[in-house]
Amino acid sequence: MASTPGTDTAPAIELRGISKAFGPVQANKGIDLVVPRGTIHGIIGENGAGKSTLMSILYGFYRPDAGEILIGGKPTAITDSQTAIRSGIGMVFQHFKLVQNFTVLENVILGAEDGGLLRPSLSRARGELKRLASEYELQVDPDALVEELSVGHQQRVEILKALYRQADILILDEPTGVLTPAEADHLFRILRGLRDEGKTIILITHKLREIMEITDNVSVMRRGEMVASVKTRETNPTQLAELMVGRKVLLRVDKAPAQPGAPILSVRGLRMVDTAGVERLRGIDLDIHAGEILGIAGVSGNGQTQLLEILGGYPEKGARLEGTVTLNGQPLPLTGSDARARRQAGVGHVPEDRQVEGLIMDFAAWENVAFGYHDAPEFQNGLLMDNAAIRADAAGKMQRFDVRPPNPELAAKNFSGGNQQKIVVAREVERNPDLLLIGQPTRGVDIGAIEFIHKRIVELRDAGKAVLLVSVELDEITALSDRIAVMFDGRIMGERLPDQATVADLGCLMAGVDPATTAPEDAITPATAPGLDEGVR
Ligand SMILES: Nc1ncnc2c1ncn2[C@@H]1O[C@H](COP(=O)(O)OP(=O)(O)OP(=O)(O)O)[C@@H](O)[C@H]1O
Repeated sequence: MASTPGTDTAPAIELRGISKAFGPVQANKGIDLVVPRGTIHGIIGENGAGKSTLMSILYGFYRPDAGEILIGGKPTAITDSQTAIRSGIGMVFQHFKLVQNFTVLENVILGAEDGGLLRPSLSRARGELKRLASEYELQVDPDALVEELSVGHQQRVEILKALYRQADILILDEPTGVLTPAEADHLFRILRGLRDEGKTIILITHKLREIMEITDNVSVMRRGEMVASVKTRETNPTQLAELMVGRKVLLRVDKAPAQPGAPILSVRGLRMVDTAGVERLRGIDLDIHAGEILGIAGVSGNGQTQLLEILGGYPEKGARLEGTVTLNGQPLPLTGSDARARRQAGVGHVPEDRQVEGLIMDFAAWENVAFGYHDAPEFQNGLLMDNAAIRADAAGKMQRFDVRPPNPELAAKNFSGGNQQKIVVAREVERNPDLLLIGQPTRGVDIGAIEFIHKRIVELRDAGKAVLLVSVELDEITALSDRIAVMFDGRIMGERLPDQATVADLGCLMAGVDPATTAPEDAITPATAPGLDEGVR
């Protein structure tokens, strides 16, 4: 074992009075936390509550301003991540830290020798990796390049990397945000297995369902403080939501039946072949009417990203496109990068990956709130940009969306993940676009903010706008959509009304099987459907 516990009964982790400030922001205020050995411990809290900061302190990324860390009962100064690794701590980040053009094996052994372990021979390392992969059901090809793996398999590599370094304590920061339901189930099986053999798991998540399903204990953070630590079986989602947000939260979407009007978006025969020659879209037909939300469910990597990018006006450069798209009866050009023209035509777009396409991370929040809308008349002052107007506009949007801290001068990278998401959603929704394209709208967003974002999407619909929602969260799709289309392998596999759609039915469509046209003996259940677990980007 990498760690040297003080005693077997000592908690795996004990934090005493941990504080950390970033300038004026007090991210952690005198945090106490006890995590018993061999348990799964959930940490929840609103966006910006200080969860990632606390875990980054535990992993040696930040030094606390005050406080003490005990690992296995032993006071431990975690000065850097190598010390954390030597103390038996492993971390799986929200945004993986893998080298994309290295193989799985190379990634797993990369840096392990710096952790005080002997540099292993490649064949020994390969043997060890295979043993870990089969022991923990984390099968992945050691020689595959990481960039060729699905997100779920990349996460397996991260976990294997921690286990290879003999981690006793595993911290996972929102591990299911990028996973399909089947992948999330598989991950939970693995985490339970690890716990049952004595490892300690800390799970940061915004999903109360996951907290209730898998954790033994849960701690709640609010505005830098630890406000409660309870046994999971003695609490419930409503109580946790209130502890987190400090008020009652509606855990379901409140909306009246849709009153669809004329079509706003019509897509016919849309095909796309990417520059590698892969056919990503194989003839998409869809209509979205005024006053309607069309939800697209599907495993990531089945063409949803390409569909959003084409409709948003920035298809992959060099891709071959066919078909027609009309917005309010006017044909839209398919080729060429014209995201700005698309916005002027009334299309708002929240891309799936906020950090890559939604924001310029080094730019201030106010610049990001105007991103793509710089030529709006209210931002002009003669020939110059009216920066004061842009700043004031950003401050209003940030306040209405409760972005924390509501400081337009802060660079996008210095906001927590959920607050970054709120910045992108505020920018697009507040323009009242005729068509809102919105990909993974609440990824990494806390429940208070989910309630708010969902409400704004429904308000947009009720104002007679059309919404195309892409999400891997089936709960989100069924709660928000007026119609659900399921994408598989570049096609629309089927369409359902939300009150008629069951998870099993949608799961089959997501795996490329239409239960309506499949004989019962051939039917595939979501649990066994290969496409659900094997999605390759
Ligand atoms: N490097 C940094 N520089 C300045 N401020 C920071 C930095 N890192 C975090 N903060 C601030 O500290 C506070 C806590 O952020 P943290 O990322 O820990 O929150 P979180 O609970 O993990 O949120 P989320 O659920 O959105 O990921 C936030 O107000 C954030 O803006």
